[in-house]
Amino acid sequence: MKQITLDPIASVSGEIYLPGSKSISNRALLLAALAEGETTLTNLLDSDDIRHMLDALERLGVEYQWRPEQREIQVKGQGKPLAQGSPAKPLELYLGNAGTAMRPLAAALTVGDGAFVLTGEPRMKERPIGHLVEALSALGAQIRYLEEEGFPPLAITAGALKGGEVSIDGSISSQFLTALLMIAPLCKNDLTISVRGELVSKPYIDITLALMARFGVRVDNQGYESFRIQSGQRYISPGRFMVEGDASSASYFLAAGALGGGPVTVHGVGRLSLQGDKYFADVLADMGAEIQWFDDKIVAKGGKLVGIDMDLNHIPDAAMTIATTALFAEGPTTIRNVYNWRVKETDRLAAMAKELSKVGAQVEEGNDYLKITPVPSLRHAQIDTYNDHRIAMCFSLLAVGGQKVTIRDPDCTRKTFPDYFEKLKSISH
Ligand SMILES: O=C(O)C1=C[C@@H](OP(=O)(O)O)[C@@H](O)[C@H](O)C1
Ligand SMILES: C=C(OP(=O)(O)O)C(=O)O
Repeated sequence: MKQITLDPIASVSGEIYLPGSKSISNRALLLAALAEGETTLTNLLDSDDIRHMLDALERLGVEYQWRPEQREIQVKGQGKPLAQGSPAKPLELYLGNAGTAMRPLAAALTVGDGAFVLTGEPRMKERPIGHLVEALSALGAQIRYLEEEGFPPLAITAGALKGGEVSIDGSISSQFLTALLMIAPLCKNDLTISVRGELVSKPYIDITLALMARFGVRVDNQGYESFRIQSGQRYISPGRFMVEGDASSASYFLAAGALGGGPVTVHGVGRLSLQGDKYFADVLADMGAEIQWFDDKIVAKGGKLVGIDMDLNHIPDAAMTIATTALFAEGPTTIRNVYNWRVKETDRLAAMAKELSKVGAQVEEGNDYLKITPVPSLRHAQIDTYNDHRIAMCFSLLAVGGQKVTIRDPDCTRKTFPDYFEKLKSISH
């Protein structure tokens, strides 16, 4: 297996133009496919997760013209639910390990005509989907588990969803509520969704509501507890829509600016961004980095970093970047309320604890937290990445902090950021 060794990087500064947001790219693609009219999406991300969504849409009969070099796509909206396949010959869609394709498509394909099998890579078959299937089934969806109860692959026979009242468990993934919200206008009657349990990853729901609004659908909500969607609303193309830069991807460069002197400017996310992961910059500021906010860019400079003890449930992806940044701060850092790290690309709590220990840090792995106590001198280690793009990217920060590091299977960043290591090199001096 390929690996990459990064020598200590003396200083880091420069400009990064971020690739498009994964969360926004995949939501916008699905809504553009369902909408009336043609949509041009600019700054679309080109990565595995987006290709899985695009391949699925193509096989579902959605027409589009994609120019990846220009990061632009024209999607011909169907103005109706997606339909293909038949109960005798279901259409099988392979969605890799893309949660933002699997969960929304599982919901979208329950409405209309056709029959489908949704599957993915082995890890996808270990990532829960039961809370979503439960809620959809209560609305009349026909979904069967083909292997393990509660997990993909799923067999779906499309039909009608009745609407009315439904509740959904929000304690494992916000993507289930996102999926339900996006198909709500396709129900026969008005739909009221109430959320059971403490909803995780709340800012992702804000992205969903903002995107639905851009495509003409209004949701009346009371906080994150209850959502009401009037039936008869239709998705209408906004014409042109620019995907903002990926705020989770920004976290590595902002941390690099904090650790490597800076200034590092990330272009494409800022004060006006829809993504909650922009708040990573505030966490970095709490650790002592110098952060400057602009409407569509953020600048990070180094400072003396200190450890923090924080609930980072609202930024689960960027929180991984804090775990490696913490190695270069004074005093321990505790990242709290991240139980659902365990059901993402890998069991991220176990994996981060193991790999951080390998470089010499003192680590405590709780059921839903990680406590990292830095040591005066770290050591060179071969980091296993468990097919998890974020492990590869966040451990690259060791080199920025001055510690040589070897990262196995660096190409796993293709899930969201295929040219991550080249971009990091471009600001390393
Ligand atoms: O809705 C989204 O776009 C996402 C929601 C989050 O997942 P959970 O809600 O499962 O925490 C996040 O980790 C994921 O990368 C993208
Ligand atoms: C959890 C992640 O991905 P997914 O969209 O597959 O849930 C992630 O990108 O960190």
